[in-house]
Amino acid sequence: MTETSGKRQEKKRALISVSDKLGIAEFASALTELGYQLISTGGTARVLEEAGVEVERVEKVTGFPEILGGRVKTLHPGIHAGILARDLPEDKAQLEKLGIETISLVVVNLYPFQKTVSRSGIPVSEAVEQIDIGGPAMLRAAAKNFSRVAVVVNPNHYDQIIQELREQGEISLSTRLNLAQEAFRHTAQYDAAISSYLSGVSVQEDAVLSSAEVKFPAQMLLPLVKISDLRYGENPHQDAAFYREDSGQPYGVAGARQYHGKELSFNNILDLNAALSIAAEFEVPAAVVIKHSTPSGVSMADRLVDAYRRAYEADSLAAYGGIVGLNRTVDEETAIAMTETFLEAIIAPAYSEEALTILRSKKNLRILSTEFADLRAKVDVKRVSGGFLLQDPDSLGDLSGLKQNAKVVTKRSPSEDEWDDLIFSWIVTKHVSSNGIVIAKERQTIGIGCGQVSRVAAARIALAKAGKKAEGSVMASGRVLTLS
Ligand SMILES: NC(=O)c1ncn([C@@H]2O[C@H](COP(=O)(O)O)[C@@H](O)[C@H]2O)c1NC=O
Repeated sequence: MTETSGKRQEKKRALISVSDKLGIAEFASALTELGYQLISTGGTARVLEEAGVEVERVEKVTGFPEILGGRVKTLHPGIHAGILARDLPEDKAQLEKLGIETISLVVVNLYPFQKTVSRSGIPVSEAVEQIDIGGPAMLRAAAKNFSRVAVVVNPNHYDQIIQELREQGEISLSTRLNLAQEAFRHTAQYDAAISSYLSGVSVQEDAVLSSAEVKFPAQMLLPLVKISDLRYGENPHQDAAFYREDSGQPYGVAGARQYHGKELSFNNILDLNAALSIAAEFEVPAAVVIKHSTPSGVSMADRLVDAYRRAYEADSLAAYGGIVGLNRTVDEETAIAMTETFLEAIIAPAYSEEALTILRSKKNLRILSTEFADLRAKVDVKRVSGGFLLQDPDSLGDLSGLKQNAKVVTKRSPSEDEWDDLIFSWIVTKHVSSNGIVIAKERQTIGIGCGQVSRVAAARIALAKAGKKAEGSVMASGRVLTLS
């Protein structure tokens, strides 16, 4: 206890034990300026000491060294009673008798288990060592005692905590509650990831553990993190929210960065996902325009601007107000072309500075970028009543051998250009709801028919859209390719 202006005040003590050390020295230094005494585990204490921040080692509090290669560091009543003690006279009396001091701020982030197991081929023993035990115990203790203790699991909150302490002299109850909710979410997801990983581990040959990838484990948890609430769902009367997978690096549409434009709607996200999935299929510059989760046009070209123009022109009536996916960094020329009409959103791997400036001239246009790699590798999950269906992604495999292995049933064999168009249209068909028909010519779709209960009806729609251009084109449907 210390005396401040005649009033007895409890010493402010913070326990800091973090794996992700980014920003911790600055945060800890600001805490000491605000009067906190710091306690830290080995690695964290070293970083703080190197930065000139005064810190007490956890061993001094527990009277025990950190042992078993770090498996036991903070698992001690000297720490846990200090966190869990309530503001009750009997708790205070017990602590005083035992010489334990209270801790009012716990800053912990955990061993990077998810990141470790996302690397392929890591031994189970290595993964197991990345299961944090002491960290979650402290997070849960501090979160349980949020009426007195603040718990910080997310480094993004460091600035906010310092600001609140500077302005209000304390961390408010409502902030402590929010932080506790976040901490329990975090430990729940952390455990879900461990459980999911261990479901894929088996005992082989006299207890040798193997982490051979099990595609469909006996039990599966899907840890998700909320990105944001959405204004509404598919229809205005449906409430909705957007979540991302809590494993490794965010990717795909859920990992996209928005540079500009209006808030994303539920339907925008579905359309962006469709745009991204198609654009990511092609090795050469390609563009796609999506309306209602269906491509109105797709094109490949040597230059991105040509791919975009041809994807748009494939069905310019439908493309108005569309969502565009591109598989190359957007350059100035392509950006100019895209400002010539009304588009809802664009997704691409990146944008040049000039392109961004040009696109930003469209006030409401949503501009997004994301990582395109590895989109095809994930298991496909579909909800049904009372359960889920999981399957391999619909991969067409290595198309390079297609020409050699395909059985040509027409009298005439396709020319090189026709083969190119056949493969192109086949890839697009994969993304068109069945019965889907894609007619293509010179690396551009010219007629897409989809969502029909009969293939004939879909073909009629596609042919009507293609009109006179149909001559000399190719057609794909499901796993069938034809020449016309
Ligand atoms: N075993 C323990 O008592 C224990 N206490 C804290 N940790 C973790 O150790 C990490 C920090 O360790 P260091 O400060 O030594 O780098 C944190 O991620 C924290 O969650 C522990 N490690 C694993 O369980």
